[in-house]
Amino acid sequence: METGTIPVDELEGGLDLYRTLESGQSYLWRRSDGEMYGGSPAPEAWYYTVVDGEVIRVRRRGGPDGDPTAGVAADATTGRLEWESTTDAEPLVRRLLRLDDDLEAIVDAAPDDPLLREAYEAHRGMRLVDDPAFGCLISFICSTQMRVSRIHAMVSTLAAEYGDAIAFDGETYHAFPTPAQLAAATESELRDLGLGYRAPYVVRTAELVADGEAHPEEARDLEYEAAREYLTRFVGVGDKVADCVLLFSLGFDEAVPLDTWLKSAVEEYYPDCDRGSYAATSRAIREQLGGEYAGYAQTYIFHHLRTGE
Ligand SMILES: Nc1nc2[nH]c(O)nc2c(=O)[nH]1
Repeated sequence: METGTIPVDELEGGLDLYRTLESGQSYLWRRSDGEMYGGSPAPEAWYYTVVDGEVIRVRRRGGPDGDPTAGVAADATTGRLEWESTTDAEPLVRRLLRLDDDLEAIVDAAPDDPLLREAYEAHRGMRLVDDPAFGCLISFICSTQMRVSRIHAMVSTLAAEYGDAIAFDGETYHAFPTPAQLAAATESELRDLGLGYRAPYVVRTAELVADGEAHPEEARDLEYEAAREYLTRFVGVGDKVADCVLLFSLGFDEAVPLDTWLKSAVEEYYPDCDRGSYAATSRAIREQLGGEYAGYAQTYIFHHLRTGE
């Protein structure tokens, strides 16, 4: 087993691991106590994921006073991030949790907007994730009209049923299925697993990727709106799902998914940004929320309004 520690005070803007992994932006991590999305942090629990066949576990520990659990929920700037893995995972941990983003600078440069300031202040240390693109795409196809806890359960079930099993430290972990593994599933199997009308979308999209007809990674080099358009070729992907995939797995920090919470924010706080269509409203709200890092702003506002914290 490889292990390591990253001091949180070396990360610009700190790290709130709980909010980063339980705010609904990633469905590819799981918590070792099985209580994810229950609404409270677990200081001793590990979060784990499998990427490129490697198991990665992380947890945040240690406050300023020597108590190993102190500061975990309340203070995003102290303690350390511990990781354990089948490989030397520090570069992967840094990439998946975007630990090298200068969060302090992003927050400082945000527009002086009351809702955004309130959200940034309430959830200090929440970072964007950088998930593998195929798992992110399927997760957000599953996300339509679903609560975050249900989406997470569906994605976990897909991994347990179709993904590779990997032994690590006496436990069995499951990778998210490859496109070929998911394309081999049948619609009725996926319906039986609770995916409902999303079942054919998942199978068709997996087939497109497995057959080499398209891959979400191909959007990476396109200009933002062209990238969003590209992703809508996958079955079950509209503009909102495409924006989530661009933001949480393909590095488009300007993407602002217009979900129910953002639409209610537009209605209440930014009525001038309502331009009728998704594309035009999206452009206006992107400007309103600071352009380059508007996706960070979306993530904070989404979490702030969804949880009421
Ligand atoms: N920040 C966001 N997280 C999400 N999770 C989910 O299922 N939808 C969203 C979203 O629109 N924004």
